[in-house]
Amino acid sequence: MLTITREFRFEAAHRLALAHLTDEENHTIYGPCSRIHGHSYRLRVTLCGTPNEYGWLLNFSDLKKIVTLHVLRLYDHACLNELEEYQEVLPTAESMATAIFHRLKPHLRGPNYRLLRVCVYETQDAWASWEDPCAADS
Ligand SMILES: Nc1nc2c(c(=O)[nH]1)N=C([C@H](O)[C@H](O)COP(=O)(O)OP(=O)(O)OP(=O)(O)O)CN2
Ligand SMILES: [Zn+2]
Repeated sequence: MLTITREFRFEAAHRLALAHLTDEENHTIYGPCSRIHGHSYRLRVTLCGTPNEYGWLLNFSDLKKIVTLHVLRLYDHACLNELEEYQEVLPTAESMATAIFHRLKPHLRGPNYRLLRVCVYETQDAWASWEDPCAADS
């Protein structure tokens, strides 16, 4: 399968704490992450498909424009807990990969390519990804 990937960076704050628990209970579960703190996130967006008449799945530059418009504009220097998608779920790497995938999916679909995977790196060595196993077949 042919894929292309572009990496992006953004700075954001978050707090991992469940609203119905006390600060102490949240600290027991989430440790220092129960207090507001920031990360320098890295985001990797991967498309799969077949090259078009120009020889590419999608111009990397157009991929950047789409991710900037639909994700970075909202996420960079934001408090993630305030975003619409994190009102019912906490902004863990897992839920961020899921939410960002679903944000991007309708905008990254062309005659020759689909969105395959979104990876969110919370730290250099810890990440979560959401992948559509059907992307290659659709
Ligand atoms: N499965 C997940 N585990 C953790 C998540 C997550 O999103 N998914 N998030 C966090 C916190 O956001 C935390 O801020 C992560 O950073 P940190 O704990 O500083 O990471 P370290 O690698 O420095 O932590 P170690 O103590 O060295 O493991 C926590 N877990
Ligand atoms: Zn964190």
